[in-house]
Parts: sequence; structure tokens; C-alpha cells
Amino acid sequence: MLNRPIILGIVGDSAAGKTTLTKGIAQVLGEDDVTIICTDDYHKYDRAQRADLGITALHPDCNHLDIMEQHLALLRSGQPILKPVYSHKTGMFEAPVYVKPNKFVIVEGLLGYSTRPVRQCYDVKVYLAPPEPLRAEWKVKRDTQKRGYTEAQVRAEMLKREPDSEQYIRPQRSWADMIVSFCPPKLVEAINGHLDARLVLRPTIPHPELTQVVASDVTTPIKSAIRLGLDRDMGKPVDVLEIDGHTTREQVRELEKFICNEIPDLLNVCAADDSTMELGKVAGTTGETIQSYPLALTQLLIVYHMLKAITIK
Ligand SMILES: Nc1ncnc2c1ncn2[C@@H]1O[C@H](COP(=O)(O)OP(=O)(O)OP(=O)(O)O)[C@@H](O)[C@H]1O
Ligand SMILES: O=C(CO)[C@H](O)[C@H](O)COP(=O)(O)O
Repeated sequence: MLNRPIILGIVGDSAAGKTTLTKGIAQVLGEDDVTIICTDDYHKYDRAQRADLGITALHPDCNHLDIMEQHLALLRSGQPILKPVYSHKTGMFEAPVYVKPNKFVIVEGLLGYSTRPVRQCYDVKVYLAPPEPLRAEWKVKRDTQKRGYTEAQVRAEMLKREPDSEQYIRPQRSWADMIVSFCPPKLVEAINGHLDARLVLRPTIPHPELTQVVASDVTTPIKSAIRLGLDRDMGKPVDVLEIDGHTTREQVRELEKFICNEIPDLLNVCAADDSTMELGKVAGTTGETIQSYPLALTQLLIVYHMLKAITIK
């Protein structure tokens, strides 16, 4: 058994949903057991300095990646750090805070997989990749409501950032064990407004044997709302689990039970009834409640890997 924290990485571009998913996972694990680190705190320049220098927050040179590496290595070995603090409210730095790792550490941010030493710190690596139009919608909403920007400023900033997104953010997808994309539904059945989820599962960590409970996308004559298939991602073979937004409780239940049965600590998560269940229900960073079965299964699979990591390392 391990006596160091389990470290989960959640990486993706700005407004890809990292903070939202992080909150949802912390809820399932129990917030008292989780330390959350947002790597925006490792920016090298404040908002005004970035504007003067013409550098974006996505550029490695705009971040203290070396200090981030040191801090993650310390947290991984169970030691405390004095973490810098960047305020999105003011666009300036505040006094550093003393942070000690709990049983689980979730590290979420833009450049979390950008160097080899930092990548070695994680037990589980997730990359969030919503379609770009959806991310733009989320970014406009969040930055206008929470960070004091106008819509025109957000759209101009996204255009300015695109070369850095392409060069530094999106390539990090290749280091992830799991790639999560919430997408608007393609099907006419999707009347409840819930997003579909597409989960790319790389063979870099042992995923549950889902073939026992999920129909293969090629063998079912009628398209099931939860499907498992084979594909390639960045040229490499992967499994893909697709969960439609219109999936029903019954369809989800069997898969949930299968995943929970493998890990004793998950049994209480699956035993909860719908009224008390935290799984699949998260407050978004703009205050709305996001609730769906695709989100619940995504959270459950990530938590499965974090709990599994305790036993296999
Ligand atoms: N799964 C989801 N379903 C629906 N809306 C979502 C989801 N995830 C995120 N959002 C929306 O997108 C907005 C941005 O998400 P969030 O703040 O979590 O992104 P982020 O990746 O942490 O951003 P940043 O790196 O810029 O801080 C949220 O305020 C919420 O409105
Ligand atoms: O891409 C981002 C991740 O959150 C932010 O835009 C970046 O951290 C800078 O923050 P701000 O726009 O609040 O100055």
C-alpha cells in the first residue's frame, strides 16, 4: 500500500472544464481528502505585465514551470509547499499560501504535462478536449461573468492565443491516459439538453474490462446509448467509450455497478440513491448546476483509477 498521495492531472485549454470536473471528482472522493492545485498560480507575469510583453498565459515562458515541477514532486512525496497565488479577480498575485497534500491531490491547469519531470508526478493523467466552438462558448460565459472581460475582449484573446494553443496546449493530449470530450449531442433523441461524453482510453493504465458490460459499437444492430469501440488517437490505437446524453438511469446503472464492484471504496458511491447522489452533479464555475449521466460515468471512471492507483503502485 502507498503512503504518499495519489496525484491526478487534469489538463486542457482555458475553459475546457478543468475546474468544474475537478470539483466533481473532489466531491466524490470527499473534499476533506483532496488537495486541489490550479497551475494558473504559477504564472510568471500578472495580467498587465502579460499585456505589456505581448505574451499569453499559455506560453511556457509565461509560467514558472520549474517551480511547478519542484512543488509537484514535493507534494507527491507528501511534503508541504508554499504555493504562489494568482487572482483571476484582480489579475494580480497575492500572498503565497501553505499547502500540504491530502490523501489525493488534483492538479489542474494549462501546462501540466509540458515537461517530462512534471509528467512523472502523476498517477492518472486526464486531458479535456471539448469541441472548440463549445469551449469558446464556455470561455465567453465564464470570463464575462467571473473575470471582468467583455465578450469582444475574450474573442480577441482567444484569437491571439490560438498559435500557443496549437503549439503548447493541444500536443499535451498525447501524454494523457484518458481524454474526455463533452460534446453537443448529434442525435434527435437528445431532447434533455445533456451533453454526450466521448472518453478515449489509452492502454497506459489498466482500464476496467468494460467489454463485459458495454456493447461494442460494431456488434449491436441498434445503436446503444453507451458504446465501446476501437479507434486511433494521435496515430495510436485506443478504446473509445461513448455515452450519449440521453442515456437512461437503467443503462448507466449496470456499468456503474460493474465499475464499483471492482473497488470496495466505490461501493458506497454506487449504493447512494439518486436523491442523495453527488455523482454526476457539479456546480459549474459560473454557478449553474451541471448534472448528467455522461458526467457521472466520467467522474466514476476517473475516481476508479485514483483508487486503483493506491493498490497497484
Ligand atoms: N461538463 C460541462 N458541462 C457543461 N458546462 C460546462 C462543463 N464543464 C465546464 N462547463 C462550463 O464551462 C465554463 C468553464 O469551465 P471551467 O471554469 O471549469 O474551465 P477551466 O478549464 O477550469 O478554465 P480555466 O483554465 O480558464 O480556468 C464553466 O463555467 C461552465 O459554465
Ligand atoms: O487561460 C487562463 C486559465 O485560467 C487564464 O486566462 C490565465 O490564467 C490568465 O488569467 P486572467 O485572464 O484572469 O488574467
